[in-house]
Amino acid sequence: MSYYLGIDIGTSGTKTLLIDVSGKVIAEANAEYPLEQPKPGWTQQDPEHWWKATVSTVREVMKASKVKPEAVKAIGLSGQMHGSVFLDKDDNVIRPALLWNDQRTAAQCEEITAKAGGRNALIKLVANPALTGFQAPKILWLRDNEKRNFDRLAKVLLPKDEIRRRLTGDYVTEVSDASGTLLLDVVKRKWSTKLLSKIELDAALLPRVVESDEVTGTLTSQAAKQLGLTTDCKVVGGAGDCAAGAVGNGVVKSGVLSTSIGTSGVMFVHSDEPQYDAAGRLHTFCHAVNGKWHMMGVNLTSGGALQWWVDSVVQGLAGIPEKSRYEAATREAEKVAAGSNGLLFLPYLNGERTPHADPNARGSFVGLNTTHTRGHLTRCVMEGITFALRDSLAIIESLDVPVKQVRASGGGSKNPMWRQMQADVFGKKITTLEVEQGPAFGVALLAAVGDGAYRNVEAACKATIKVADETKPDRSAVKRYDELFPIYRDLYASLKDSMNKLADIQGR
Ligand SMILES: Nc1ncnc2c1ncn2[C@@H]1O[C@H](COP(=O)(O)OP(=O)(O)O)[C@@H](O)[C@H]1O
Ligand SMILES: O=C(CO)[C@@H](O)[C@H](O)COP(=O)(O)O
Repeated sequence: MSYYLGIDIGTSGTKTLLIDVSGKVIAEANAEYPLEQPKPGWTQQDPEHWWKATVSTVREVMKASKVKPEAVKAIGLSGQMHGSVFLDKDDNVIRPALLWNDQRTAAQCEEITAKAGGRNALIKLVANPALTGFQAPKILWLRDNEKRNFDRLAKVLLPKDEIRRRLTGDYVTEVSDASGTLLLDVVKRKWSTKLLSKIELDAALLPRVVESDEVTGTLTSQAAKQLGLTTDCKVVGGAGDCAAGAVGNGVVKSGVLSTSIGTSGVMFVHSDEPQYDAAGRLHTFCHAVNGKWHMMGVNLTSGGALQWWVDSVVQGLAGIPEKSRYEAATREAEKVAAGSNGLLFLPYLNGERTPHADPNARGSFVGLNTTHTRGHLTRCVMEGITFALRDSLAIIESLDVPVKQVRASGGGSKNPMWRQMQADVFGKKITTLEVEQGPAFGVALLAAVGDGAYRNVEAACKATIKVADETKPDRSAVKRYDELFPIYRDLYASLKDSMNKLADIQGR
């Protein structure tokens, strides 16, 4: 029997799982690592943590599964998107990687937009507007702020592609993750030489681009030894965590939409052709399915806002293991009726992407009164996060994209109360899958396709993914949320100026 590994280099940790060729999960392991926040809005990580987590989790699943190393035929890589690993000519990491939710690049986004000939011209070249989290402005930030580091720069890799380099020795990325650099001609699925020349970046800094199910190399003898695998083990392109999660959720055809509540929040729809939101609020990226695309809305602080609330604010829960902490907090929230008695929360703790594209947006509770308890506040944090996802859903639906099925995923959707809340806030039935493993499962399937076990990604999904559960919306809760959503939506415009002034003070 053949086996496949899926490795997801997430923001809070790495998740690795081993599947057999039928898609059955044989073993899984997680390893967490820290996030550096040297200033508000700045996020960085040491790529060495990702490598150590990759080695330890692969060794753990191999030990637990007792599968023979030679039976592991291929590895798929997934990871947090947009991050920048800066390497010198000897492959030394020059400085900590800047992450997807880092907001320090507003000036460089303006420069890219101007040099491209304006926002519309930029969208024509790379299908997307310049956003602070994307990779291209990060490279220019290095040029503008750390000249000595920039002068040493020989290659820039995305997080999962840095792990590929350590596995196979190759500089390679694939179309779904490359879309989030702002340097890919998303329609043609290759680097945009036009934009590179306009912003005076050398194409030699970038890795080769392939499709997600293509084999990019095999393990070096050093990596095989470290992981306990063989040098015959292939590594396929894999995907950015959003497209990988979509494959893992079977979102590989029109009509199926997935929501994910992880650290970030994502609403993701497949499209057979490149489709755009003219206002640039949704991202248009290549899918991990050959010759297909997707649109998505991304919230920068989604489950991350509940994590902040539970870990940094709520008293009395510290010291309880993570899972029980969330359960204890959400049990209190469950006792509160839908709508948190007129209390609203804006989850823009680290700025926001969809729909506001504002690095200086900030979070807030609005509508507090003396009857509100900790349970009300916890519930309204979860509701605010879910309203932020509804913002993306509303844009997707306004573009006449068919939404026949909504699949919920990510750490937040494992909680039944949050699944019910999503059904009620979206006013739609929510389905969950038998195996809810998200990105790591998705790229393990891509590895199986790359190894020839399935004809293509669609066939792999059809053979392995089964719907487990449905959550139907509750009519009275839907009514309550429909009443609150327009009020939530208006708040950003009312508070924008004050938020921006406060962000300025916080940044000093
Ligand atoms: N039992 C739970 N109840 C509610 N939310 C949870 C629970 N477990 C995890 N979460 C949420 O899921 C988030 C982590 O999601 P996950 O998909 O594991 O993260 P990542 O984005 O780092 O890969 C947490 O920040 C938290 O908001
Ligand atoms: O920026 C995006 C997608 O555009 C994020 O989805 C990151 O890719 C990180 O995600 P998580 O660590 O929350 O899974």
